[in-house]
Amino acid sequence: MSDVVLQSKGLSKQYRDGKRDVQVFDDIDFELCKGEAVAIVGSSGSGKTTLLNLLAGLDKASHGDVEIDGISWHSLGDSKRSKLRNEKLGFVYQFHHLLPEFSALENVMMPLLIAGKKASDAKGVASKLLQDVGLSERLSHRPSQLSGGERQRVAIARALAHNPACVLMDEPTGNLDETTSQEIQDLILRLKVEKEMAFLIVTHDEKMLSWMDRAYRLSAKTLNQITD
Ligand SMILES: Nc1ncnc2c1ncn2[C@@H]1O[C@H](COP(=O)(O)OP(=O)(O)OP(=O)(O)O)[C@@H](O)[C@H]1O
Repeated sequence: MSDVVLQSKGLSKQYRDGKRDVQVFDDIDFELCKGEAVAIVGSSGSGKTTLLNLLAGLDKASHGDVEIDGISWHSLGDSKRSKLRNEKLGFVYQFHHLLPEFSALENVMMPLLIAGKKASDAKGVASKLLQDVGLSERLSHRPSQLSGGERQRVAIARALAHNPACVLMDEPTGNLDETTSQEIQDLILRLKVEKEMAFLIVTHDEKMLSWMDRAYRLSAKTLNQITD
């Protein structure tokens, strides 16, 4: 099997704005392989969120296609898309969408229970991940009882719980202090090496950019590799 977990071919997106079409980006070819951590940077409005949504199959391209483990989003109906997304991808957004009525532990267990795991196993995996992100003392807290940074860490643990092949992250360390940010980066590095998880991370965090395998800048409607 190929090592490519995510691939875009000729990916283009335009939005209709009144009577005119606004091109966000055009003809993006991109590959992410097992065990790689790749960064995307770009100024506000350059299209980073739009690109992540297309790669995740949450929005439709105007042209081109995206494949996850060799399977094209185009080729699937809605339910198979959800299944592929739930199995293969993990997401960390700036707005973490935790379930307010559930504890940190339950939020992280949720994707595992949905995937059919036994509650005792799900609890073990979720507790371990919450410990990895420094929240072993906060398992029973609800999101409203956690700080912004703690909620972000719960969202990161939740995204990793089902052992996805590829994790898409939008500014994962954006509202974390330096120590916690370092813990998250250490966790990403460990998962990248030990489990060959692939990470595509929108970030402007210089420290994170320094150790990532490659970085791209989205600007002038194209994606260009940044060489140092
Ligand atoms: N649903 C939409 N309809 C029309 N235009 C849109 C829509 N969504 C995004 N856009 C436009 O597409 C461009 C890219 O937006 P996007 O949110 O992807 O940028 P971004 O790089 O993630 O920005 P930021 O860093 O500020 O979050 C922007 O000019 C935005 O106004």
